[in-house]
Amino acid sequence: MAGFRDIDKALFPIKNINTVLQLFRQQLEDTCEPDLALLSIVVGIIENSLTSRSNAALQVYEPFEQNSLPLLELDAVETLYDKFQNIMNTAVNINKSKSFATRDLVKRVSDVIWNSLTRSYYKDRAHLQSLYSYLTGSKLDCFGVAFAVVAGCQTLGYNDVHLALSEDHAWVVFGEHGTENAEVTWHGKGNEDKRGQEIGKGVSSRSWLYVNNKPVICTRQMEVAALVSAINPSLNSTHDAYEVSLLQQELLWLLYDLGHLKKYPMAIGNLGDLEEISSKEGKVPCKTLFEEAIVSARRYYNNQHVYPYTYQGGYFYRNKMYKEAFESWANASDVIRLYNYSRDDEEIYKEFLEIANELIPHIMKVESSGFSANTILKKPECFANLLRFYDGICQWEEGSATPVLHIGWAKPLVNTISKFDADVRAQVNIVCDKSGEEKFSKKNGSYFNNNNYDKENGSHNSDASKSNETDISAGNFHPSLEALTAACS
Ligand SMILES: CC1(C)CN=C(N2CCN(c3ncnc4sc(C(F)(F)C(F)(F)F)cc34)CC2)S1
Repeated sequence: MAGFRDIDKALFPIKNINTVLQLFRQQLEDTCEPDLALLSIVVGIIENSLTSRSNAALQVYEPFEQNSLPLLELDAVETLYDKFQNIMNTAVNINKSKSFATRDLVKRVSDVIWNSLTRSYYKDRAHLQSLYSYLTGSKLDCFGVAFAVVAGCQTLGYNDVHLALSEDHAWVVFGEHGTENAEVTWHGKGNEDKRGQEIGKGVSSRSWLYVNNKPVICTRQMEVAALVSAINPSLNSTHDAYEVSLLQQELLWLLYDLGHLKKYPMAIGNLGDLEEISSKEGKVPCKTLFEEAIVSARRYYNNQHVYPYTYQGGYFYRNKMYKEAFESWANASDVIRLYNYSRDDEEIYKEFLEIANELIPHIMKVESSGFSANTILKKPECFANLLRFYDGICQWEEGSATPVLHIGWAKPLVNTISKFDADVRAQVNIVCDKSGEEKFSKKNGSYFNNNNYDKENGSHNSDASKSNETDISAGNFHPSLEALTAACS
């Protein structure tokens, strides 16, 4: 059974980051499962004391002691911990007869959280993810509601209820075999919540939002990784609270070293972002972390996740490694091409829009400024990866109820493609196999998009081998891309 044990209470009052690490270590390493409510309350108090503008300047704590924190007293935590227990036990008066949760139980816990939230507030505000926010301000963001439901079920003794995470939504799984699932929170703006319902079986199941039914299914330890990932160090739009950011990085390393991030690509990516800013001595470099996140998504989630490639592409872009960035973004595009675009997919749409209409045009401007000796504009593999990137977006649109591309995409696209000279473009040979899938290759090598996947009947056609090749002029590009490339030839 989880819980706030004497050995945990003995660590209080907490004065520095190392003691918070010790609390997490004790909770994570002992046989019993970590107590989600306790850990969420602790990091929530610390985050809010260091980021709320009100008392930020008045912090009284020894600035000279190693990684010191504002004094965290035991009774501050105990009061909130007991309050959460009471809310759950009184509102959900269960005869703890059943050892596994039911849909009715999960819905009732979700209702308790839902009905106790403030009527209306700005849902996207920072610092609304923890039980501290729920218990002191009755406010939670959409992740926070899902997390609170799982923490509530743990408090009630149901250790079969777990957090399920896509790249932009959270829900829960439960039952004897963990095969039941239910919506417990809202998603996006202006959408009716589907709380209590099973996860979309209809068209929404082919949308990126549900990652083709390959979500991250959390263990208790991975739920701790989710609450740590959700720590938000931002003080304001330009600055982070240093101690909060350092605490998040140290906690992610603790979870990484204990092996709890192996099946959690986004948490590995978050650690990579923090390491890029300030790397910790003796740890794997951030470049390796971004690669590990991709390997994890390929191994455990059938390469259906986009963010591991955009974490890596963002890293290459910030470090002016433009050839590598194009490859990462083309790989991201190879993932999205499998999906149908639905109105719930705005987040990933904005991600691709920013890459296509901000980041790539910026790279083109810099590279054609004439001062880059080793310019990517002379590299056929860069042109090939760019075409693969754009083609994936075109294919994403194909068969979707909602269009993706509009004239705003065309200008930067044509502008970008036309920056590559004809002799460079001529070195890219588009080969199309029987299924009409495009593969981009250069003369003496070949770039095959890594999934011969027919979106419609969901099959992988067998032969990725060299079949009847044609060149770019006869390439079976997506019509809109063909028109655009014709415009440039
Ligand atoms: C390459 C990027 C643009 C950089 N940051 C990215 N993040 C930041 C961290 N992030 C995450 N990092 C860890 N875990 C989760 S669970 C989750 C979610 F499913 F959407 C939820 F729960 F609804 F909020 C999001 C998310 C979302 C993706 S993607």
